[in-house]
Amino acid sequence: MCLLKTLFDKVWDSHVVDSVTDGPQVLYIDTHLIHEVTSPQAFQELEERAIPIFRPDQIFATADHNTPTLNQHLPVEDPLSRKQLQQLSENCEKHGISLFELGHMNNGIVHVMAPEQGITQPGKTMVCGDSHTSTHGAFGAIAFGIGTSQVAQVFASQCLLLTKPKSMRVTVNGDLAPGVLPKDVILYIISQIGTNAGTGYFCEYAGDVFEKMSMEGRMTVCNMSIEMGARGGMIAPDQTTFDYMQGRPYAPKGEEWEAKLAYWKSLPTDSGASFDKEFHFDAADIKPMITYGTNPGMGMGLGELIPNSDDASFKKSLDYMGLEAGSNLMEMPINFVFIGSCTNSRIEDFRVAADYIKGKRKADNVTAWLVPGSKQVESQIDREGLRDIFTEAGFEIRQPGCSACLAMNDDKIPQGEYCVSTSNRNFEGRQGQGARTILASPLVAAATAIEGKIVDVSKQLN
Ligand SMILES: CC(C)[C@H](C(=O)O)[C@@H](O)C(=O)O
Ligand code: SF4
Repeated sequence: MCLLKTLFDKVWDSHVVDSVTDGPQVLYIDTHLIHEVTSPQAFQELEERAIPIFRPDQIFATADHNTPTLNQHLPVEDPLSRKQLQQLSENCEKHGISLFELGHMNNGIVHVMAPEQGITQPGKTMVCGDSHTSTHGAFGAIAFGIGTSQVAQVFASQCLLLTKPKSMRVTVNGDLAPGVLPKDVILYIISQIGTNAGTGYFCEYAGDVFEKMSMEGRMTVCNMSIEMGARGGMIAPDQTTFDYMQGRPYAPKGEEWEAKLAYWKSLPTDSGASFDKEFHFDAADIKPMITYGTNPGMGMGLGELIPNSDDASFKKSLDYMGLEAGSNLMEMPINFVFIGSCTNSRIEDFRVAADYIKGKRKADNVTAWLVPGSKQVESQIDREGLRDIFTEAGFEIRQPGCSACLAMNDDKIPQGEYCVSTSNRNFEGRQGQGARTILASPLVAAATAIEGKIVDVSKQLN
């Protein structure tokens, strides 16, 4: 019998409450995050069946998808959004659940808020009715998105009935070139292995590139694990993780910190442990990336040519995008730039953008929205003096929320327009009906806004 365990095995196995031989297992969930979109029906189900919420103090709520990004101090104008936000507040109040509602100093996108509060911790099992829950795996937690009926199960029992996923590992070794950011790393990986490579798997990211990456960068990478089909992504906790966590409001303190720290240090994959599937990449092959199609796997390095394919869905995708095989997107005018979403709306993302933008002015044709992931990020932008850099350059800083990532509020990209966006999905209509999304890093997005077209930032930096 093999006693060597992966990070995933260690966390999973220590949370199994019961199991059926050769069947599913009952997994204990440490932390349940909720937002206004996928929680109302679950609350309703429990109410109808007169089941109490089992452990309300292990649930944290925030309002993010439907929140406006302008005038957050005023009542929400859109009646549907207003109702949904009110519903969340009422449900949390009634059941004694901690809520960071609109206007609260800790409000923000659920996947930005929980890590910055220290709620996200290594070794935890975490769920949320939201696919990008994979983000929290950056800390060495098992974190994954669940459907609304599972939200109700967790409310009622703090457990889920699950079949253990298979394990895969993506290793990237070497040094990244200047201008190649974590977003490029994950867009590159997905462009190489495809949007289904992770189906049925939990993915660990390993190698120099992730070891040297900041927590913000690791979150960007794990965030997009779901875009290659994986249930979630994970990175082994290390000193970078512990330094990020220490002193955060919900992080353990004093003796508890010491005890947890010792446990966290035991979590990394044992050397020699085996995975069901492995991929290896060389950091030197990764360029700043953009996507040209309507799934996140349709990506290429800046300056490369859109490939050709007879596949019908590939052609349909290029049609939607108004692009042709064999062309590159350099010099094509771009009128919208969005820097935000749970992929790239943390302070480091805005620092990268500000660094590039400083002393420059955006092109006249461009509308550039910068949407911080949380109130905390927003105030840090102010504290670090980045707001002035952005406003002097003609960028618009809005208030926190999901915003144009999926346009559930008023932040929509008009029909037919291209938007270079730091979000994670370029699906048809995602940023507004007929809108065309080009996924990129905050650096490529900032450079696009300045130039009014996509430019090869790596040439500028070398
Ligand atoms: C609205 C929500 C359920 C959805 C998700 O699950 O991911 C959203 O966050 C998204 O990014 O598409
Ligand atoms: S920012 Fe976008 S991807 Fe993230 S939770 Fe909100 S809608 Fe989903």
